[in-house]
Amino acid sequence: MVHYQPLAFDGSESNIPSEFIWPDDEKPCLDAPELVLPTIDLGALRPALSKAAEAVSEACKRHGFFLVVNHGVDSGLIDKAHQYMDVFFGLQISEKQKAQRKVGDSYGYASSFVGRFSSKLPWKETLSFRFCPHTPNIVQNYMVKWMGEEFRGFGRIYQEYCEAMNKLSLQLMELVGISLGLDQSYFKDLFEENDSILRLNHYPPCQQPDSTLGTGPHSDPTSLTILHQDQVGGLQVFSDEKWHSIAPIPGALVVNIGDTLMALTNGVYKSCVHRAVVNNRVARRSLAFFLCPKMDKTVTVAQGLVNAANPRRYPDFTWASLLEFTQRHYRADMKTLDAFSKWVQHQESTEKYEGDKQGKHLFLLHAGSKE
Ligand SMILES: C=C1C[C@]23C[C@H]1CC[C@H]2[C@]1(C)CCC[C@@](C)(C(=O)O)[C@H]1[C@@H]3C(=O)O
Ligand SMILES: O=C(O)CCC(=O)C(=O)O
Ligand SMILES: [Fe+2]
Repeated sequence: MVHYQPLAFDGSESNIPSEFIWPDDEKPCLDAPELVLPTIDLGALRPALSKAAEAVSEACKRHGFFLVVNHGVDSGLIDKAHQYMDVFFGLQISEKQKAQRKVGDSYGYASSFVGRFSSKLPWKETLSFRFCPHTPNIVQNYMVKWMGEEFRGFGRIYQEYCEAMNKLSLQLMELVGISLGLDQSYFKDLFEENDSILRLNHYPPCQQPDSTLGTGPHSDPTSLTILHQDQVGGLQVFSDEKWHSIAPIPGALVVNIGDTLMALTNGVYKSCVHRAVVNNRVARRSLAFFLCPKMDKTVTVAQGLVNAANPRRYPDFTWASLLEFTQRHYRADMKTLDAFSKWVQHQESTEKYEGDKQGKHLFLLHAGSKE
């Protein structure tokens, strides 16, 4: 197993390592104006379904972010999920590296991706789990496998958290379907089986918060993200040509559209650029649940959203191929889907060229055999 030089995250360093200094044009503005997001109250949903769908539609056509309250996720479970993050990230580095994320893999422990990237390193540690709703105890078993039996209870909490996020994701997908004038079950059925990711983000305090980023500017390559942030603040969204902060609201979850869902909606719903800034006072924690289709399911645009006014914008692809692209070939940023589309077309033309060459070669061989 590759052991990366752990990052000294004691937050006391006055001069942070140069690899964490981001270029001037990407440095954070720590006093970004607040973006007030529309709030969907799932508790009042039944009577106000069309109203909620309208609010989702308006937000998703603009910046792809909205809040959800009365979501039905137990507040005690959310609190425990935050508390247990401190347990894990407070461990010795040698303990955390028992779950070290391997190159090309999307799950496990990573400390600011030292070894994966050589510059613009994010000021964070992460622990990511794979979640498949029809694979019992997948999260719990992962923690026991890599961290030992004493982590069974720890894994149970994130197993339950993922199950709650999965249920909420499918409810939101019904709302997305309705808001687009599609059948309520259109997206829900597509994501019934999914292969999702839960990511725990731990952002230690940093003595130069205006020189680095907790998470760099990007749109999520995934389909739908449900984020719970603690009360520290640091999430920023790029909308109307400038950065806005998303103030933490107790009990509210932040939901955003990802690149895969943007492709499924033919670009009608926007997967928007966002980032996380850090501070020099306290650590910040967030839990991001990324809903993703089954790996081998073909992601193809909803036909009802393609017409002369809005011709098809993205190629068919599988989530497996987009995930591999972001893990092995391209660091997800604000242009991932366009870069991926070009990469898919290049792959297809290369395969076609190779196929033609092979075909010509076989033809000549075959023709030659007649002599
Ligand atoms: C599929 C994914 C790749 C990342 C985690 C999920 C969704 C968001 C992606 C990410 C957070 C975008 C910014 C860059 C990244 C490398 C990071 O800072 O963590 C991305 C994640 C990843 O590739 O691990
Ligand atoms: O921590 C946050 O507020 C945002 C993290 C994020 O965007 C991500 O993990 O994709
Ligand atoms: Fe994100």
